[in-house]
Amino acid sequence: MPKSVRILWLWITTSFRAAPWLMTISTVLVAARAITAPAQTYGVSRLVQGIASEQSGTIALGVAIIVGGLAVSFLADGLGTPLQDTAQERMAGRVHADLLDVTTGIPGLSHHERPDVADRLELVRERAWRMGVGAEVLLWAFATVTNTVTVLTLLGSVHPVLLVLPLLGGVRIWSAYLSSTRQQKAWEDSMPQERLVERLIEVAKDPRTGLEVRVFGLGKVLLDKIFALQTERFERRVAAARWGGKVDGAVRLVFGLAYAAAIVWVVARARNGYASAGDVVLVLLLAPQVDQMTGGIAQNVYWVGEVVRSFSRYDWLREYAKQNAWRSSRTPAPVRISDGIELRDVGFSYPGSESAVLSGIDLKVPAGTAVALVGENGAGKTTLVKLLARMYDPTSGRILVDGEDLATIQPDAWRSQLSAGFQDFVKFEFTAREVVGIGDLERAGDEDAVLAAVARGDAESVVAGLPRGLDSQLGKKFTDGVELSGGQWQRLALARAFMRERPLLLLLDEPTAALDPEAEHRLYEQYAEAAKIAAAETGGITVLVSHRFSTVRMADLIVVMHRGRVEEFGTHEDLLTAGGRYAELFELQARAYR
Ligand SMILES: Nc1ncnc2c1ncn2[C@@H]1O[C@H](COP(=O)(O)OP(=O)(O)OP(=O)(O)O)[C@@H](O)[C@H]1O
Repeated sequence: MPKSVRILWLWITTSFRAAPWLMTISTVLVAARAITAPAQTYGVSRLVQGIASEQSGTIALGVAIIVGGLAVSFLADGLGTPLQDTAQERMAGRVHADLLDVTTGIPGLSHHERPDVADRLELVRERAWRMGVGAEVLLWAFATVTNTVTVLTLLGSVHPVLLVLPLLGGVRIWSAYLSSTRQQKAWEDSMPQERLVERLIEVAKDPRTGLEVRVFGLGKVLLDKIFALQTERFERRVAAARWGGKVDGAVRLVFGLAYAAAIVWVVARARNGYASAGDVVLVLLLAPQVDQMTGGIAQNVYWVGEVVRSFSRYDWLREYAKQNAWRSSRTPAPVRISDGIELRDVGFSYPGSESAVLSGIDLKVPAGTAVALVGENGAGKTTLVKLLARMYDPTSGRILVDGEDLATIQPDAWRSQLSAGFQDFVKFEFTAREVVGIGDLERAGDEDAVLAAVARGDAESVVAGLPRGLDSQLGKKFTDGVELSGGQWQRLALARAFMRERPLLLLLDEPTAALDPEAEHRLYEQYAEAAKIAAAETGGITVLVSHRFSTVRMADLIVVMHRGRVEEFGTHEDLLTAGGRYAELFELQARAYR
């Protein structure tokens, strides 16, 4: 299907899917309403013609058309507006639901990382409401087409030369279109600045950044930068609007002069007996209608353009989602791991970046083991964790789960077998019960399961301190919401990670960084016992990232990463004996604690 047809089809089907009956009735009503005005004009011309030529039949026809038109317009106006408003609301809801459906359906994270994709995504979201007005604009467009055809037929019936007038109106519409696309381009060109301004405003006003903003005196710097960016953005847009104003003014002037000439011409023809009195009345009365019609189209062409552009972006997003849906990954996820997870010559660069973050990683993690990843900041530990959760596919090499390439395993099914806790966990501002429970949606309502996870995450004291226990609303945004400390939030996030009792892969990426070393040590000791029992049943693997060697040493295997490569691999004892980087770092940290 050609792209333009696909977009038009998407627009029409989305509108009718949003409100099938309302849209059907509204379409009939707007069509009837669109014919009314020109039809009544025709009725008046028949009436005048009938009076002039003393034909009672023509007079009766004229009166009947005028009265019929009045009845239709009363009905259509009375019913149309509330119906269209409701259709409009439904459409706005539909569009937002569809957008969410498409974006959350993309299994990977690449679309967040590539600036070009992120810009377009932002534009789709920001302009989504313009798709939302699509139902109204669609009805309006349909009404305009019906109206135009009726007016053209009437003008053509007087003399085909008069069809030049709507043609000139077409030039006016064209100039409006040019001006709107120019304004649109100015808008899109300034999108990166707009995103930057939004981020800077967020940084300036967010209470979480407020502390550092004040300590480093960043307020003025931020404001200056925001102001400079906004001025630049504003100037671009004003220049585009000015250009449109000039072109539109000139075209309107030409159109007005042409219409005046047409009226003079028809009157002259009537005086010479080539046109009837009814014809003169028709042209005279149609003049404001043609002007209104083309003016209306010129004004609304912007909206048609906006809706088409928004649907075209939405179409792009749907195509992007389709191409990135990993549809070829159809293998069901395993229910247990019997051999292990193996990385073969894995290399990775973030989307849109050339530099390799991971390279040549060869690693075998046997089923049922707990493996710790250590290494300096930026060594690639989190990246490796993200690849295991299949947020991205490796750029080169393969990750095998019991010999099955992870890239062929159905992504949602794989993730349903994972659990994870991160250092930069999300502070979901829900009730405490939900904050923990969503770690395993199927059991989120199971009180015992939530309490057990709370105990595993060592978060009992956090829940005990809440005014309404598990049912307490968390987060400052709510009037009765309780704000927690970083460590308390982290314990709940950890409890969430422990909701799934037997994950095949538990990813713990510094989820205890906000806890003190002893609390972290105690927690892992407690966890290790339970994990061993679960691992024996399912072969589940725990991957743990930590900078604390007291925790790391509890792991069955330790992977030392350095600049995106695996430098050492073995048990704590092996690595100490080897006397390499691990032994050195361990000694350094141990000395600091002595
Ligand atoms: N989204 C991203 N886009 C581009 N580069 C990234 C992205 N995330 C991380 N990187 C880069 O990848 C490298 C490895 O980062 P990663 O977060 O995996 O390191 P890490 O070992 O977990 O570090 P830390 O101990 O500080 O958490 C870093 O050089 C970082 O700059």
